Amino acid sequence: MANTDRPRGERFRHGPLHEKPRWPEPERARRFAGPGVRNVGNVAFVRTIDWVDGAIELIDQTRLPDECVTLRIETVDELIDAIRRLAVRGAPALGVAGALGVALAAATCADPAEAVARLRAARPTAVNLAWGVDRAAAHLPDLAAVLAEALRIRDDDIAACRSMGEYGADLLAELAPTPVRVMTICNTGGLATVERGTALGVVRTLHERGVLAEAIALETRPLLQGARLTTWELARMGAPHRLVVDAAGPYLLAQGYADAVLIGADRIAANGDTANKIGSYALALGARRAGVPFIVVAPESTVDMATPSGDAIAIEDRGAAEVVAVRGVRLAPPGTEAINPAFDVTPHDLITAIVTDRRVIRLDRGETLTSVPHGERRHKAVS
Ligand SMILES: CSC[C@H]1O[C@H](OP(=O)(O)O)[C@H](O)[C@@H]1O
Repeated sequence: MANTDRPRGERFRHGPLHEKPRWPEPERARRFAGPGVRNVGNVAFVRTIDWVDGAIELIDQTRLPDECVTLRIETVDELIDAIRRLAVRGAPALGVAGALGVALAAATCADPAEAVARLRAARPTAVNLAWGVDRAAAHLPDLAAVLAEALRIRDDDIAACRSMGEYGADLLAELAPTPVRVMTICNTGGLATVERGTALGVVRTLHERGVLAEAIALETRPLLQGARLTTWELARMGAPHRLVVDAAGPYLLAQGYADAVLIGADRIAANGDTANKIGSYALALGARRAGVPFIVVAPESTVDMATPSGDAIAIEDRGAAEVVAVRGVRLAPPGTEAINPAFDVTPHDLITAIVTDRRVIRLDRGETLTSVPHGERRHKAVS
């Protein structure tokens, strides 16, 4: 029985957390306009993106939370389209997508370099996309070597998320009460990576340790990654959570609703200034005023030492359409103009700590991205 034939309630049975994460068996994809679409069966832990039978398969995040379907991506142009419309999104996931996209270019393009250049520019703010593309493209034109590098990046992301979860949960045990209430913005879970996530991966680890009191998720206008994706992931974890409108975030911090703020990152400049989803800066101001830790969680691949400070980070403006309408329903009068920065920059002096997969940088203690060496593990090794 196809997933869509199941009664709605059956579609997303929340399987036990301990169930081994696996990529659902690829059914023969039914052909729609564009890449094949198929429904993911009931699996407890879905993998966001992978290389399957010579192509990329990824969850189409524009369809969540109503349907969990995958796209089979067989060309670079299909991947660029998926990235631009946020069918695949989230900095680490974009890094893996970029690297796998180079394998597609090597396998299907007469001029791989031209296709790779367009792929690299599909979204400008997250450094991970260019980083993943460059890592894989260094092996062109050798398809096998490109693919091997891309799969290494995929596997490294899985390990990195586990490590960040441990480091972040350990840091919160030091900085915040137990059990802990955390606030987060956008989506930084398994959907933004290959599996577990960055900031929401810390929330998953807290929940698995039994020390999560509540996660408060900001809806994250205009594309509602928080309302659609983060709540979907938290519900599947069985984690206690509530959803709030973005503007409520700083006020709820002032009212004592959260003990810490955890966010992801799209690009971390050399001085620690951090680009992340629009609304992060307001949360940082609210956290500072409320005296709660503001923690960035991101893999080392998001650190961009070539960018000296936040002023130099290109902020993607996604145009008026996403602001004046929601899912095709117009909100504002026809012809209304809008400003739609998809990200903002939080200055390093508002950030308590940056947690990566290999270190914890305590900016609140004057540490910097250069003063804490890479590879220094202050915590137990994470398998
Ligand atoms: C761990 S993902 C990092 C980052 O990516 C998201 O942006 P988008 O949904 O536009 O790809 C958001 O800024 C997350 O915090």
